[in-house]
Amino acid sequence: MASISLFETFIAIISFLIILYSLLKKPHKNLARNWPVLGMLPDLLMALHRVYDFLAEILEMSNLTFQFKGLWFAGMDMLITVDPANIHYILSSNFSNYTKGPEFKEVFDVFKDVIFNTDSELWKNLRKAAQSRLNHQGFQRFSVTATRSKLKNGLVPLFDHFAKEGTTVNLQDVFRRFTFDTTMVLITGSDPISLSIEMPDNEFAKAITDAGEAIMYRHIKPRLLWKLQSWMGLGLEKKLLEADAVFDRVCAKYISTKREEVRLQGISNHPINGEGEDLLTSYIKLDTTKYELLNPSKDQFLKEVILNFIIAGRDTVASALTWFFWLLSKNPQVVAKIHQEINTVLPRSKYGQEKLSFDSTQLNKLVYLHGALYESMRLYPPIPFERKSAIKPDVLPSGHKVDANSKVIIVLYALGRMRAVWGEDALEFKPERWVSKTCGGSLRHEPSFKFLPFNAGPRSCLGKQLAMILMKTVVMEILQSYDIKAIKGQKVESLPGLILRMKHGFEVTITKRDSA
Ligand code: HEM
Repeated sequence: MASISLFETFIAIISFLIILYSLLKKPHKNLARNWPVLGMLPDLLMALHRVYDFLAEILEMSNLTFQFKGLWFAGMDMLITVDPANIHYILSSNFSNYTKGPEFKEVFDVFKDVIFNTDSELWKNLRKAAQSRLNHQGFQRFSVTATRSKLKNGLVPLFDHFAKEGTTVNLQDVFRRFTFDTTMVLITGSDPISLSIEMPDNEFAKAITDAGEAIMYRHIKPRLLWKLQSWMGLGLEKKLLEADAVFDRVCAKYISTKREEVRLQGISNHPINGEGEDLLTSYIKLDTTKYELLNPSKDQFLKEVILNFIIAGRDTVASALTWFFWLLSKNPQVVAKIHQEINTVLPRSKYGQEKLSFDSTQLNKLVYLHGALYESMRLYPPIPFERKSAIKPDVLPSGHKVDANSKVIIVLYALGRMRAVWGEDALEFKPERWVSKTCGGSLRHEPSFKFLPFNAGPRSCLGKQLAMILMKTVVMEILQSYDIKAIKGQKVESLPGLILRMKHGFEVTITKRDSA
């Protein structure tokens, strides 16, 4: 008994000394403190409400790479980097060593085998199939038609209504509904009409948001804890289980309707909607000799197709548009320059009053607008971080060691804010940064390992062109017809999540422009 208490006293003294040492050893300014047992978790949790800015500060002070220590024995350690040389190495030159990994798949298990979750041959099959569909000219025309139609029949009447009533509107909510509807049209051929004056609830849209929130917290919770919560059906894990049930039910309905439609039409090459096939139709008709690992006869595969494209297309574009309009509201000189460019490059006298009819070649002439959208995504990338897992031990170009099966996190949000990467004015919103002075005002190229919002290397975004065209079309329509004013005094801050969203939304008033 006496020996046990002696041992306990010894442990208590050692623990006390370690804690005292940690408290007295001042951390280097903002760097996270490494506590015994708890690692840097307390500092991370304290800063959770501003986690991406916190990481940016740490990375700026750590020469762009930082070793995060989590709870002991909980597998939470990770190397965090924004060093472009490391990023190039991880995403491209040593691509085969850095996979999504089994742990990533486990964290995102609700989405099963979507392209974002998979590696090796299955990923190659999924990417090849997605690439051929998204690059198809018929599909691209279909995307432009769907966007214009939603603008004309959804967004414009809604903005006219708010302008007439003089009421405030949450622009983030509007854009999420807009992109949800257009993406669902592209996937299924039918419009859920979530964008309307009534702003109706949509259980599928809500389930996707709930699932994203729960998955975000799985990244920072010890694995054992979220597993236990999932098993007991508690907290966010309960929401995730409910979201999964909604995915099953809603997708099953879309799939059976579409299979019936395709059956009635006969397996022909005639597009169902005249303009181009929706994705579900084209995946049902997939030539399986080209994609041996994909099985369109299985409903589970088609469910993954629906989830894959709704995750890819909805929140990314909505997030980019929301932060862009917020930055515009703070930079009226940029709005004036965009107007000037539109009036010079695409004057109404030349192209008539039909504002929605510009094609991608004409839109490509809007270099300043393109630069402004890039600049906004540099500071507010819709996907704020990426996670990779090393297969074999490795050493990064920065000299940092990476153990086998360890996690590497690339913080896109922080990368765009590093003075060492973007210069002393890194935090300023300057679309001019993207306009080349030497090449007659054309768009300036920046390597994708420095400008990463659309990822880089073999896993780069397949929807980049589509997204840029969509965003330019929406921005042009709004800026030409309306003045958007941010409500003064509102708190704009980001919400920790897989997608960079505004915590309280973005409240604005809308007025119709005289010339519209
Ligand atoms: C502003 C809009 C968008 C942004 C910022 C964006 C960004 C990204 C990023 C960062 C990735 C890599 C994700 C990862 O591996 O963890 C990615 C992948 C992907 N994106 Fe996008 N995306 C956008 C819009 C779209 C759209 C509209 C589509 C298609 C409808 C799309 C389709 C894809 C696909 C299929 C991949 C998977 C590529 C692969 O793993 O091989 N994206 N995107």
